[in-house]
Amino acid sequence: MSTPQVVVHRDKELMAQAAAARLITKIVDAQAARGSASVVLTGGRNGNGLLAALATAPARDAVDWSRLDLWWGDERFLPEGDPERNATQAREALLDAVELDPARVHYMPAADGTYDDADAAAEAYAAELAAAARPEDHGPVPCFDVLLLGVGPDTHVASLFPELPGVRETERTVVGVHGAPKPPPTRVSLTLPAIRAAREVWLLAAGEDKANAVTMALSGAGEIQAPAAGAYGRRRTLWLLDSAAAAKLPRGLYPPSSP
Ligand SMILES: O=C(O)[C@H](O)[C@@H](O)[C@H](O)[C@H](O)COP(=O)(O)O
Repeated sequence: MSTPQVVVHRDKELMAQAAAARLITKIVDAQAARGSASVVLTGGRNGNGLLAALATAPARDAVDWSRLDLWWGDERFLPEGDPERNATQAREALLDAVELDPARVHYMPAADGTYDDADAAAEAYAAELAAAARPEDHGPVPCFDVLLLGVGPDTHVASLFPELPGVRETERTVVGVHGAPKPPPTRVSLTLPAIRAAREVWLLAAGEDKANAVTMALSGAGEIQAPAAGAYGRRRTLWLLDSAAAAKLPRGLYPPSSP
């Protein structure tokens, strides 16, 4: 478990641009060291804001997009192409504009009849992750280079909501989620154990409606009540915030050089 590190940016646009620049460097470094890189995407405005910033980043083409594995931390269980699907939004923000290898883009299943329900879809995605895990990953999912997460105002991450069964899962790597308080109610999500397999976990939060959630998650709350508190990477856990989301952080957690 890595101790969370907090970086605060002036506003959400700058936060997205800085996160995009950081992600480009991370991917380029991983590709140089290991030949390929793996990133887990998130839904939500901040995750999509990062992808949109990446699409226009000057160093965008430093990445070899064909050697990038993409996974999703969660998905809304809706038909393929639905505008509310995280995959659809990610494609619009970035993915359709870069030369990805389709075999390396691991979409979570859509509600298109292939699987009976979100639980069956979750099981299929868990099997896909397990098939991609190598012996050196020491577990049932690959050791992702970077796993991105948005943070909800209630401290949810991916589709793991406070007190719901998903956040309590300790065995399975992917679960079907029913009755999510954020619409749509039916979703598929990585679990905390799968999230914690990542080398680096980056949590993104912007806006004053996130200030209480950020403070709670970083002040010792339990992960059942505050799922974001249980999201950390093997090597690094990075909270990328704008100043509004960081406004209520105790001074001890607020980086000295931030605005
Ligand atoms: O599918 C989703 O809805 C997300 O993956 C969810 O976990 C999201 O990341 C947070 O709700 C933050 O969303 P915002 O960045 O829009 O606040």
